[in-house]
Order: sequence, then structure tokens, then C-alpha cells
Amino acid sequence: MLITSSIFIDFFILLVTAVYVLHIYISNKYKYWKKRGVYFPKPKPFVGNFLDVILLKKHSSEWIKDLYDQIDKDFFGVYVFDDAYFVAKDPNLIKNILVKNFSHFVNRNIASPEHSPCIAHMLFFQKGLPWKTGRSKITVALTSGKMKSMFPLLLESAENLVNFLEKNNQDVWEAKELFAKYATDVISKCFFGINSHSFENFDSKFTILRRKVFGFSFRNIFAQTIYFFKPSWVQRFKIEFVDKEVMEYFSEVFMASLKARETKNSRYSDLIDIMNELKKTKEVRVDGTDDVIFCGAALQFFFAGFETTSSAIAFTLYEFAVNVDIQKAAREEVRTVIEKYEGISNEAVNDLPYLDMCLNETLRKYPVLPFLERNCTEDFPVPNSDVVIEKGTAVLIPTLGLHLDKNLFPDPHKYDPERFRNKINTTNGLSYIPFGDGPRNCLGERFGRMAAKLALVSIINNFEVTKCSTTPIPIIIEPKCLLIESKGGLPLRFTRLH
Ligand code: HEM
Repeated sequence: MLITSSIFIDFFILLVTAVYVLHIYISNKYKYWKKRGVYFPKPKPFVGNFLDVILLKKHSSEWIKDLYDQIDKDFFGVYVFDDAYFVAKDPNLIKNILVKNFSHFVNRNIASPEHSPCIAHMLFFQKGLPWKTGRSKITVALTSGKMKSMFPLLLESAENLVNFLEKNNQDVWEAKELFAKYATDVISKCFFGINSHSFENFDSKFTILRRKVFGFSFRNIFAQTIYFFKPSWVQRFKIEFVDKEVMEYFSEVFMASLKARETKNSRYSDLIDIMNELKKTKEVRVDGTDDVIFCGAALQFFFAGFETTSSAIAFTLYEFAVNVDIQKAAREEVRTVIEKYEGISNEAVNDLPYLDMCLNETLRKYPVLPFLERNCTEDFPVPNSDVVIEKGTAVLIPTLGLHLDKNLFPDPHKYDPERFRNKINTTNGLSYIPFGDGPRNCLGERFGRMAAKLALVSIINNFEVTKCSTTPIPIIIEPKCLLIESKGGLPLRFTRLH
């Protein structure tokens, strides 16, 4: 039935009415923080405060960091589209959220998609009780004893790395890509029980699929941003976190390794053996459901371990190339320790305080996961204020903002490992959180640190790392990625030492 005599005028009236109703709805949503007396920057219609990220003008971490720098409050509100997010800035409040009052913030805000069971079974995405059960099972696989038994596998990968560099007649390497090979080798051996052939075959299936997950693509940045910042759309539009082919391949490889190892009775001391061992000793009950949990866990290690570990190594070597004295001091320490322990052993790698300081400083300047996020699971009254974070509210913690705050870390853009000579004091809250904190912190911290240090030891003991003509100075963060990446990569020169 027509409203007027013209279909075009009817259409125009309907359009204007729809836009008006939507505008009223969104304007009401944008009153959320005002009603609660929380400061917020003025939102734009429909997109809230998120326009620069949507237009790929800013990386999400820079967006949060810029707000952190501009707003001089202990906490504030922002709008991502029409969702209200609480941003915690004060280190004491952050400690409250992550550690002291963890029971109010058990879950991450990220989507946990029912249509993608393996992703939904990864710890990072899990919520509530399934997360708690999954975490306690998987933690058993990463105790210091189990880590020690994985050391020979890690060492083998570090040797493969050195051999690869020696064999190839090339001195300039894209560091991120080079250490992705190493991380592929380490993780496929330790968590999948297979050889990825990443050093032998430039385009092994593992490498191709890794690029599909972590390479720059509009599909990836769109899907991954929606998972983190608009989780309600994930279920509604059945959005996949990564390409289905990737998930299917890794699930098949992992389950096949688990089954094959069960029958062959071989021993590699990797996650596969550890899981089969756990099955036998009934330390955990393994049935059909647990298979999915374990599959999620193995894939979780792939997702959580690859990028983080390879970035930590590549950024450290970048800083070593720019700060030659620091590289020299780190090499001297490494060589003294190798002499003391007569080789590279688990004990030797754990006896490198200066290299630890360097890695800490790298993760301060480049926290690979540049923000943390939680969802409030129980109303939480913010201490020393009248504000209550209501159940269901998304909470953001701006790691990059904290790490580059000149009041917390003077001269924050300077690479200075000496900041970490003494242990960071956490009595006044949490300001250094590259691995998160509290019961939901990074489960692979020890593994990640060990793998990164072993690669650094092997490289600086054998090679001088220097800038080349294309090394970017300073680094610009690539906005088309979720994690911190250098725009234009990290090309570095590796010269063999004698
Ligand atoms: C330098 C390397 C790494 C960095 C900087 C890093 C950083 C992080 C951060 C910031 C989180 C979120 C913590 C939070 O929300 O409080 C996280 C979670 C996690 N990471 Fe790592 N990570 C690294 C390596 C690894 C590795 C090698 C593994 C696996 C072996 C791993 C497994 C995990 C898992 C399973 C979670 C989710 C924990 C949970 O929700 O209970 N990470 N990581």
C-alpha cells in the first residue's frame, strides 16, 4: 500500500524514518556512560569512537593508546559501534580486575563461536567452567619438568636455524619470516609431534597455512577485529576466525599424531606423548569430548605461540642491530654461560639475567598482544568511586599505553634493558603486563621465553646482527594486523662470526 502517489517519495519517507529511528536508538545507547558519571570521548553516529580503526587509519592498540594518553583519568568509557567499553588505566585498578577480583572478570569479551567448535575449545576463547577445567588439564602439560623434557626438541630447532642461515648464501633476511620458520619448527615438534620441514621446504603446507592465519589480509583483519570488538556479530553472521581449511588441516594432523603415537608407543616427550601419558595414568579422563578439548589446546598453542614467539625474537634482534653495545653485552654474557655449562643446556639458558632483561624490555616496547580484555561476569564497584562496572560490560586494558607511559617508564621509546635490573614493583598495581596477569595470564609464558631465548642465544653466539638499507627506523605499526607488527617488516643483516 502506497503512502503517497509516488513509489519514490514513499521509499524516501521510509528511508528517512529508518535512519531517524536508528539514530534515536544509537543516541540512547550513547547515553550509557553519561548516565553513570563516567568520562567518555564524544562518539560519532553509528561507529562510536572506533572510526579510525574501521578505516584502518590506526591499529586498535594505537587507538586505545592514544585515548590513554589523552584522557587523564583512572578509567573512562568508550563506544565501539554501539557497545559501551570500560577502559581501566590506573595500575591499581588493573590489578583489581586481573588478579584481586578475578572472580568478577573470569571471561574474555572475545566471541566464543558455537559454529566453530575447535576455536570455541581454545582456552583463549573459552568461558566460565569449561575454561577452568580446560586450563587445569593443559597446565599439567607445561610444568617445569615437562618443559625440561621438551628442551632437546627446542635445541634441535635452534640448531636447524643456525644451519639454515649458514647454508644459504644470503645475509639479509626478513627477521619476522625467518623466526616464523623457527617457531613453526618448534611448535610443530613440541605440540603436534611432527616435522614441519619449515627450514627445508620454503613453502611447506605448514608455512602456507601459517601465512593464511597471520598474513596481512582484509579477511583476517575484518574477522579478527569483529571477534574482539563486536562479538555479537560473530554468532549472528557465522564469521570464522580463520579460514576453515586451516582449522581442518591442523585438527586432522593433530588427531592423527595422537592416534599414531598411541599405537606406535614411540617417545618424543612432546605434547602428544604428554597427553597420551595423561590418558594412561588417568591424570585426566580422555573421552570424545576431551579429544576436542585437546585438539583445541594444540591449535591454541599454534595460534598463541607462533606469532608471539617469532615477534619477540625479531624485535629483540632489531633492537640489537640498532643498539650495538647492548648486542655486545648480551653476546658476552651468552659466551660466558656457554663456557661455564660447556654448551647450551636448559640450565645455561636459565642462567642469562641480562638476556632476560633484554627480552623484558622488548616486550615492554612491543607487547605483541597490545591490549588485554575481559568481560565483567558479576557487578563490580570500582574502588574509591561511585561507579559500578555492570555485569556484561566489556573491559579493555591498554597494555601499550601503560608500557609507553613516561610516568611509568621514563624515556619510554628508548630501548633500555637496565629498567629491568631490579624486579618490577607490583605493590602499587600492574603496569608491566606483556603476558597478562592473574589466573587468566599467558599459559605459555615459560615456553615462549625459553623458545625465544634459545633462538637469541644461537643467533648472537654465531652471528653479528646489523641494520641494512631497508631496516625501518623508527618502526611504524602495521594497522592491518591485530598483533603488533612492523609496517614493511624487519629486514636485518646476519654476518657469520668466527
Ligand atoms: C613471547 C611470547 C608470548 C607472549 C608475549 C604471550 C602473550 C599472551 C598474552 C598477553 C595473553 C593474554 C593474557 C591475559 O589476558 O591476561 C596470552 C594468553 C595465552 N597464551 Fe600466550 N604469549 C606468548 C607465548 C605463548 C606460547 C608459546 C603459548 C603456548 C605454548 C601461549 C599460550 C597462551 C594461552 C593458552 C593463552 C590463553 C590463556 C587463558 O585464557 O587461560 N602463549 N598470551
